Amino acid sequence: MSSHTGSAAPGLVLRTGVPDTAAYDEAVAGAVAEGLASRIASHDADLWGPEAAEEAGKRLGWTGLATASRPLVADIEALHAELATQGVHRVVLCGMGGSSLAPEVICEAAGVPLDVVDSSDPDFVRRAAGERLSETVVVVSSKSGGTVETDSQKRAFEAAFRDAGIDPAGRIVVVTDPGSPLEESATQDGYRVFRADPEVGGRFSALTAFGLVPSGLAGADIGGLLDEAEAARPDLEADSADNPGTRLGVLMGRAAVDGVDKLVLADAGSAYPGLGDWIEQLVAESTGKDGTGILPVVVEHLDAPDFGRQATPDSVLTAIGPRTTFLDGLEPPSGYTVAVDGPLGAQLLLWEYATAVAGRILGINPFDQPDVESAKAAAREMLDGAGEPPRLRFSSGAVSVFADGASGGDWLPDGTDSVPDAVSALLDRLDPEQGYLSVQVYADRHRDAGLARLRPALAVRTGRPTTFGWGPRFLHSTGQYHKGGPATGVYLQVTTEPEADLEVPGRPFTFAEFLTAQAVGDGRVLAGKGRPVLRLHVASPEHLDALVRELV
Ligand SMILES: O=P(O)(O)OC[C@H]1O[C@H](O)[C@H](O)[C@@H](O)[C@@H]1O
Repeated sequence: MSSHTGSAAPGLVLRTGVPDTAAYDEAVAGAVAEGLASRIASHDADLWGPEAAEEAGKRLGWTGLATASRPLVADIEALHAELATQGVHRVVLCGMGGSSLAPEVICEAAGVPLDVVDSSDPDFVRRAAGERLSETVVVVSSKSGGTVETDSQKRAFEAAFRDAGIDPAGRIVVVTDPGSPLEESATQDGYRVFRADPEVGGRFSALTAFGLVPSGLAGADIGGLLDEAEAARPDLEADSADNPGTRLGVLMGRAAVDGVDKLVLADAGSAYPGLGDWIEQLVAESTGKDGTGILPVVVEHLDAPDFGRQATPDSVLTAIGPRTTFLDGLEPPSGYTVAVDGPLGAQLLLWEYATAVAGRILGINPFDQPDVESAKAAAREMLDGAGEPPRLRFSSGAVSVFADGASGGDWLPDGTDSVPDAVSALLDRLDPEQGYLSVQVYADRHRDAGLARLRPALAVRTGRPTTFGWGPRFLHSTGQYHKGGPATGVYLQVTTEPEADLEVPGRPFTFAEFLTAQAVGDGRVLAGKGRPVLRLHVASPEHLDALVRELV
């Protein structure tokens, strides 16, 4: 194993460790010789093959956003000042995936509060829509304008504002693409609308209105963020063996081709640990398709078991933050390590370039998400009452156990009657070389934050890469990889009943019905791909903690 440190980009540091330096250097040299970085920067849509060319042709606008988005800054700052004079200080963001993950991390880095509502959980939504409304502005962000979660959240806030005697027109700000159904309805409703750049896909949209509007309204220095990205541009666009975007992308792509396809991400003392969640979406949705891809595994910290002593041979250990010296003396089984540090604006662009480069090496179209729609369709089917009812296998105390997948759930032996035994049967299905466990909790991610303990505990127990996601948030991130990537996952879903359900105003379903339909629908699609899916449905949130204690 050898390591390389370097980057001329201001403040951007990339250190890489690889098992075969000669092969890696040769691959980097190949990428430089074909002018990969400069061709991405000049929007060469042919880089990902003929089938991807049409989509790529309208999805490369992200390379120039540090300049192109500049005129937005003054508008956003003016609105921020206007709202401040009205005593409006709390910013809520309704949006999923690419429409909320960037502002979440930008605001975290800036140390300004942003309430991200990216849930269909009725308790979560009701609490967010019931707090400090007199000082709240709600940004509703959806590129397509058709995402049901976002539309439902918007409806809940509109109703809450009206109930509080506040005109929603003064308090709802919409970010969407020109021509979307949301643009049309929002304009009719008299909402303030920011039109985003349609030549940029959702997960590459951090430096468009999607990232900048909520962050700027929350008080983040968005001009400074663009400066950071601008300063990194020359190095990221250069056809040079020192280009950190090329180096990172080649490492990710080559490692994955060699079977080292889990990108284990740990924060190394950065001011924005949430960057891992943003990278997760970028990498998982961009690469997880056509039976291939890179699975990001966001772990708690550098001391997480699967980052050190239990690192698996298919993992690239990746540290983000100033403690880049973690590489010294670390010899993971795969030989692959990455340490990245630098200003947030520069890192956003770095990871976008790296993902585009890795996508080229993997031979996929990094700009589509063909399998996300399947889970949405299955959820719609459940809501319409058209889907088959879930198959209850047994109940034990407060937990009802459903098993699906591989031959209709036959992987769970008949006669299984305890929750730990059912979980053991699921984990027995893990492939010891390439398999991963995905833990998916459909609950209130603030109230039920303790469930996140399941991830490290099950990682230790299985010795395999283990991801954790809150439903429906993860459906817009790793959800694409689960269904489009290698068929090596096993899936543990946890669902619960809410403290109280909540109507989705003007819709024929409630938030709880929608949330359950999302879990069951996604499980159904995964099962249809022959993957084992175990759902533990807990009778009330009060029993969630007992379930965790039973399993860790
Ligand atoms: O911004 P929207 O159109 O509402 O989309 C929100 C999210 O929806 C889907 O899950 C896509 O796969 C994501 O890439 C996208 O970010």
